[in-house]
Amino acid sequence: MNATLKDGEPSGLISPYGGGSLVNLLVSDERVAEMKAQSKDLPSLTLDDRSLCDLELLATGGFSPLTSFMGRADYERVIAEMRLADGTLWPLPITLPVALDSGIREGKPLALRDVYGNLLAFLHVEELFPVDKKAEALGAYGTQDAKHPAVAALMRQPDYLAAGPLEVLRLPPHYDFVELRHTPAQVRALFAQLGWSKVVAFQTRNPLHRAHEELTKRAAAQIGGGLLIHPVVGVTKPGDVDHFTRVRCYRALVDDYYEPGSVVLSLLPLAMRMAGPREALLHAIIRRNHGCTHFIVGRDHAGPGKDSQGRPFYDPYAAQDLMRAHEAELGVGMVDFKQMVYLPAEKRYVAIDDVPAGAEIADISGTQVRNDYLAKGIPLPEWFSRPEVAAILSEANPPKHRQGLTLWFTGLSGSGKSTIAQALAERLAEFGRNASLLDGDEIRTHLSKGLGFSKEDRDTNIQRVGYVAGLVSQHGGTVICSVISPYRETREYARKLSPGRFVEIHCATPLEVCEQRDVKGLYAKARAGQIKGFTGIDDPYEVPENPEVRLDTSTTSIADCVQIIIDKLIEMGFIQPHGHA
Ligand SMILES: Nc1ncnc2c1ncn2[C@@H]1O[C@H](COP(=O)(O)OS(=O)(=O)O)[C@@H](OP(=O)(O)O)[C@H]1O
Ligand SMILES: Nc1ncnc2c1ncn2[C@@H]1O[C@H](COP(=O)(O)OP(=O)(O)O)[C@@H](O)[C@H]1O
Repeated sequence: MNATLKDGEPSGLISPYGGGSLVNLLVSDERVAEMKAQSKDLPSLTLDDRSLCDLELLATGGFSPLTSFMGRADYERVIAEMRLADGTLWPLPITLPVALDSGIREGKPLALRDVYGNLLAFLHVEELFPVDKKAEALGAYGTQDAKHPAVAALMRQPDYLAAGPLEVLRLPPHYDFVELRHTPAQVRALFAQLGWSKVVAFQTRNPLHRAHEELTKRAAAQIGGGLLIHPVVGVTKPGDVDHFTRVRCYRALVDDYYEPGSVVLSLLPLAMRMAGPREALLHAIIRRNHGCTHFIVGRDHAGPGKDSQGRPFYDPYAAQDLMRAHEAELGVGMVDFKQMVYLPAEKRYVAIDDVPAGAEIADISGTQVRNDYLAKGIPLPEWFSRPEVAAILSEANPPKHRQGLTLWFTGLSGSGKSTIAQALAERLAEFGRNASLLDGDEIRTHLSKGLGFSKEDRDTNIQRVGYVAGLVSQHGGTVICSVISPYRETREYARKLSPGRFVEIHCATPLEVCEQRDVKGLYAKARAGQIKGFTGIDDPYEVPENPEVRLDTSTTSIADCVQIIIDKLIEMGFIQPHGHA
């Protein structure tokens, strides 16, 4: 069923891993038509980001010789011994997690789709077996600590794995950087055009700085061949720089700082597991399938960071040790590098082991790049980053006063939320922050039309407002929400939708004052029993425990309330004081 590339590899290039030809699971046009017709009666599975990436690499032969998600025999042996059932060295499970309640049955094709409903593939389910979460965590990742991203994902995933022959109708569609996306066969064709037979690949999930440039150029010189810069654009470590920004950096660097014809830049749709040493072997296999003879392994390759005790999961050079032990069997030569550091006195980079005795060294960690430079709007120094790369990174990481912001007013009816919100919007505009207002009363006439005041309806209302605020603030907008939002848990939900840019303002005006004001006459009706479930009268209001700002409008004027908020926003960095714009 699985078509493979029978017409031979472009001459001179290394053969794919595993002894066969490059796997290609894409079916013919006639078969596509048949499958589309048949799919209507089949159970469907919507693939998550990881499975989508895995499907793409299976389909194009990036994971050759694998021709599908692993069955039980491969899965168990890979975890325990790093080998497929037939003995081929293979470091990590490539599996398809499924929930049993989704209509999936052995002996029946399962339609695999993306979140948009696009039909991508059929898995002819032959095996349905339970995932062994403990064995996989300990065997494949060496830990059960949920701080490891692969362990966290494993704990969340459904309890069964599906396997069987795979037929792919189409690759998951991509519309970004299409000119830089290539299948393994296309990368091989590029190498053949360039006349390369020796190629060293560089794997990365980070922006490239001068140290990486040095290291990649030296690696290519060392092997006397070409260079493939092969960044991962699938799933990387949570918190990484988004791939759009990274690819803009790679492009600028490759265009301006590498000799023409010395490098190929191609994007890899891999879902990283952050599995350190074992992952390094997987990376090498994938690069061999793309036609590379060598692979660069530096310090802390595919490192997942620190565990819950604050200790690194893997030794920083464990990946190099494991690669060295298996280089021959993988058929991929390792080009190992120690950490590169800068010698300011000599204006050059060296491996940390080669630093002359007593020499001063300079280095900036990824965390320092984020916290000490980008977050503060300080440009990265030229010895560390090429100016084009530094400019792209600083543009993508604007200082806090130019980032999005959600201002969330909560409090009883009549506590002053809307009044202060409007006054605040005017003051914010003075600082160059133009805000949109989402007011409870108004929202309930459109976005939340038809909702009442039961707990369920109030939660739905707040979830919607929080969702919209999250969308607006995500890309630089400022939004002021004024809603009673009486439930703590739901306010916390809204906070999570505007991560790091949510400011909660509690209008803590006493109930007696709100009731006395009774702007809309609703308190009188509530006391008279004409309105049931009125907040503060016969419905709960859970007082915020730690709001960023708490105001009492019975003792503080509107202008002073606004000034208190402005001062807080200046303190938090969300606005710049006058004179520093
Ligand atoms: N039962 C009951 N409880 C509270 N409030 C009521 C109720 N019935 C109607 N109203 C009016 O609706 C406004 C509150 O809507 P919100 O969307 O802010 O409420 S919630 O956050 O969903 O709880 C609120 O407006 P504000 O006075 O601006 O807060 C009231 O005018
Ligand atoms: N700081 C304040 N000082 C005096 N009155 C205020 C203050 N803030 C609000 N008010 C008054 O309280 C009433 C209710 O305010 P409003 O903004 O409608 O509350 P909410 O939106 O919380 O229901 C309005 O008449 C408003 O003028």
